[in-house]
Amino acid sequence: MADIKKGLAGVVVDYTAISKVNPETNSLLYRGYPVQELAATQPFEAVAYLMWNGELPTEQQLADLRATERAHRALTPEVKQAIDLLPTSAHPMDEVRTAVSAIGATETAGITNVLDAVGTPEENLERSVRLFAALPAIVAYGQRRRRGEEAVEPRDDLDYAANFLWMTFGEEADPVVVDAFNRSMILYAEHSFNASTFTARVITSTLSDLYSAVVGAIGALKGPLHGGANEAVLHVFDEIGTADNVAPWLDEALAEKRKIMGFGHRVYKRGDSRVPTMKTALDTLVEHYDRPEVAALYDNLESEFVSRKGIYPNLDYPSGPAYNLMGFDTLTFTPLFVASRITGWTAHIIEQQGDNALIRPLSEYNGPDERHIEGYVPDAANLEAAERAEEAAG
Ligand SMILES: CC(=O)SCCNC(=O)CCNC(=O)[C@H](O)C(C)(C)COP(=O)(O)OP(=O)(O)OC[C@H]1O[C@@H](n2cnc3c(N)ncnc32)[C@H](O)[C@@H]1OP(=O)(O)O
Ligand SMILES: O=C([O-])CC(=O)C(=O)O
Repeated sequence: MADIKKGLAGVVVDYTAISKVNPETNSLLYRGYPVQELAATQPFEAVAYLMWNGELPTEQQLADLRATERAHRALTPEVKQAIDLLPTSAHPMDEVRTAVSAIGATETAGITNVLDAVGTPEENLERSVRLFAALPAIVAYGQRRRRGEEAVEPRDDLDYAANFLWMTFGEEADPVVVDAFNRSMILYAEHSFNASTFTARVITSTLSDLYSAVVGAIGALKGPLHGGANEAVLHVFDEIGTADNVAPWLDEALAEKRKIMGFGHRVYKRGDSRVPTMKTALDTLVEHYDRPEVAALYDNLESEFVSRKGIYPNLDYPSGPAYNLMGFDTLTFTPLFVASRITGWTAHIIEQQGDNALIRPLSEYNGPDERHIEGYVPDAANLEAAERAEEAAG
């Protein structure tokens, strides 16, 4: 009997130089730098540069990346049209997935030989930067059109995080909010071989193109066991209502064997390395918006759940309420994760392309024993092949 590794738990499938998740020390390094240090000191654009190039940018390199990002910020008419074809009741992750697919079809138009689809490393780096630049307008427009509002043009005088908030809300955000948002983007950027990144690598391993890999990754991220959990956390908060309702709510939820969204992790079993940084950002927002009841509910649910189950919060737990306080609709939370994770995904796609092996594991068959269609007579070619196989097997 084969040794089945259900869910590939504990299986090491390849090397990566992009990030290191260490559950023993609860640490996360991007290209060697602790994520907490990056979140406290860097703009998201610099972390994106680090992800793709392996080093933090010099001033000039950062200025160049920012110039390219600004040049590709605006929603193009083609992408807007692709989004507008969808019902406003479509889930925004489906909207983002469709928009990226439309960008891919447009940018690779004219490549008719499938062997050329993969592109060169230089082309793929440029495609990555353009997707990174385009996603905020897509996410912001999604929220606005659901609210019946027009798209807001990007502002050239604002950095990535401030401009993202500007395009979403049509007003300049307070620096405290911009800082919390920038930190959240950095924390969400990369996490080794998580389900969506692995999906992107599987697609890339067939020599498909970068856009197809990103579209697949978006599909994987949508699920509530992965990125969709930040949206689900807000539903939990809405259900519970107030801090004093936590214990009775939890009694019922656990009796029904419900999974509590925003808790637990496949790799971290003693807490997620990113949570303290995001919790501090949430506390700053709670103070800024004067919403102590949010912190009370957060703290109560965390302590009740940890004491009963010994399962700790993951990054989606603090980021859900933080995005809610910033004014994002609950449905927009996972698309925000996409806008950040595009950096990690694309770095992994380029890494996979650089040292590729088709990803194709094995399975142990447990279906019915061999059986036959009555009256079927194999043709000569199949009879010959069966004889050859028997001979080879000895
Ligand atoms: C950014 C991210 O993507 S982080 C992940 C976001 N996802 C979530 O927050 C969803 C909720 N959490 C979960 O479903 C899980 O913790 C996962 C899927 C993230 C990781 O789980 P796995 O490593 O596959 O462990 P698994 O789901 O088998 O859980 C092990 C045990 O802990 C329990 N458990 C794990 N997480 C939770 C939870 N959030 N609520 C209740 N019970 C839980 C399971 O029911 C299981 O119990 P059992 O052994 O009695 O059957
Ligand atoms: O690593 C994982 O399995 C999920 C996760 O936290 C992430 O992708 O950020």
